[in-house]
Formats: sequence, structure tokens, C-alpha cells
Amino acid sequence: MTQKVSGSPFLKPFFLKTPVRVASPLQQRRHTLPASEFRNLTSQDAISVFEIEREGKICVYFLQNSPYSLYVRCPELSLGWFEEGQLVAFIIGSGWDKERLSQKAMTQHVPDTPTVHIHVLSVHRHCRQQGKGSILLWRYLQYLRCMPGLRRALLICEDFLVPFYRKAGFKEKGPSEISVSNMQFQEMEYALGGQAYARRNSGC
Ligand SMILES: CC(=O)SCCNC(=O)CCNC(=O)[C@H](O)C(C)(C)COP(=O)(O)OP(=O)(O)OC[C@H]1O[C@@H](n2cnc3c(N)ncnc32)[C@H](O)[C@@H]1OP(=O)(O)O
Repeated sequence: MTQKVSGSPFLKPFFLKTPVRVASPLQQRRHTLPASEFRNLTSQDAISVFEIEREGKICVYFLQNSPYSLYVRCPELSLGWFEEGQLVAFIIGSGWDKERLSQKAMTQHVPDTPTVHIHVLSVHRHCRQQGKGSILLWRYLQYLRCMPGLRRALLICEDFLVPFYRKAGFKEKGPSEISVSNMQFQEMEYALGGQAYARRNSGC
């Protein structure tokens, strides 16, 4: 049975607390941008997204399929992490309607489906290995749980990232049918349902 994602709410931007520090009144007045902000991406973020993807040398597969063009169609399935106005990490997802991901899933957004395809999670190269990728992924999954009708998230990744996603709660579904040149991918799944406790305490 499929359930519709009706009236999916866009993410209201939320901010982390600004770190406590001693600053002169003049310095305080200059800092008008929030220290940390999580929000859906907009078309105005396209250049920042592109820069992170380019600098990150994300595999040719993701570059070829330009996932950043997808979030224009479904911005509510994207999430950016901004520090003082600068994009430091992002996730781009879209809707999908089959049990497993296929080549078509890389360029399509199927609306009103219970499955989110996570195309890309990327952290600015200067900000890696600081826990940001894990934190953003966790926040994104919490956010998806709050969207009515969503049941699971799927992604593909190279073998070396399987432990990273496993640690975030994803389960392996086996080798993906998607391949590019000599690159092979593992498909992984995260169940969004059955998380009543998390939902009660996540501010949905
Ligand atoms: C669905 C997809 O998007 S798959 C493609 C994923 N994205 C990319 O490859 C883009 C380039 N890479 C990145 O942007 C980042 O390195 C990410 C998103 C993979 C990880 O984000 P980070 O903020 O660096 O990771 P974070 O600090 O939260 O977690 C680090 C953990 O991930 C593991 N990890 C991160 N990158 C790698 C890597 N390239 N190879 C192996 N392990 C890795 C680390 O070993 C570490 O594990 P530990 O906690 O057991 O020590």
C-alpha cells in the first residue's frame, strides 16, 4: 500500500544556539547571521552546492547526473547546513516509487511516494571528519520522519562508505543494479516508520 505525501511541509529554518563567547558590543552588532542554520535548499544555493560538489570531487556518477538540479523540483527533500550564511554541508533527495533504485531514479523525482531517494550527502572538504556529515544525516532522517506518508529512505554508495551509513542506521540491500564505468555501488535502506518515540521527542 502506498501513502501519499500530502501537503509536505517545507522545513522552517531552525538555528543552533550561538556559542557562548565574550565579545564587545561592536562585535556583537556585526554578527547578524546565525552561527548555524538548517533549512531546505533553494535555487539561490545552486552555486554553493555546485562548489562543494566540485571541490569534494564527488564521484563522476553524481556529477554526471547533476542531483542539484533535482532539488529545484523537490526542495522539501533537501537540507542544507549553513554556518554564518555559508553552506557547509547538504543532502539532496527525491521521491521514488520502486522497491529498488534503478538508473532512472538518478534523474527522476516521483512525487507522492513513501520512498525518498537520497542522491547525495556532501560536506565541504574543509569541514570533514568533524561529525558534520553524521549530524546532518541524523537531522535529515528526523525531518523525514515528520513528513506524513514517508516510510523509508534509499541510497547507493561505494563500499568504503557502507560502515558510515550502517552506523547511521541504514541496512544493506545488496549490490545496486546501477553502475557507471567500473564503479559498483551498494544499495542501503533506512526505515522511517516505527519510530514513535523519536517522533514524540523530535518536535514534529
Ligand atoms: C548517498 C551518497 O551521497 S554517497 C556519497 C557520499 N559523499 C561523498 O562521497 C562526498 C565527499 N565526502 C563527504 O562529503 C564526507 O566525507 C562524507 C559525507 C562522506 C562524510 O562526512 P564527514 O562529516 O566527513 O563524516 P563524519 O565526520 O560525520 O563521520 C566520520 C566517519 O565516517 C567515516 N568516513 C567519512 N568519510 C569516509 C571515507 N571517505 N572513507 C571511509 N570512511 C569515511 C569515517 O571513518 C568516520 O568514522 P568513525 O566515526 O567511525 O571514525
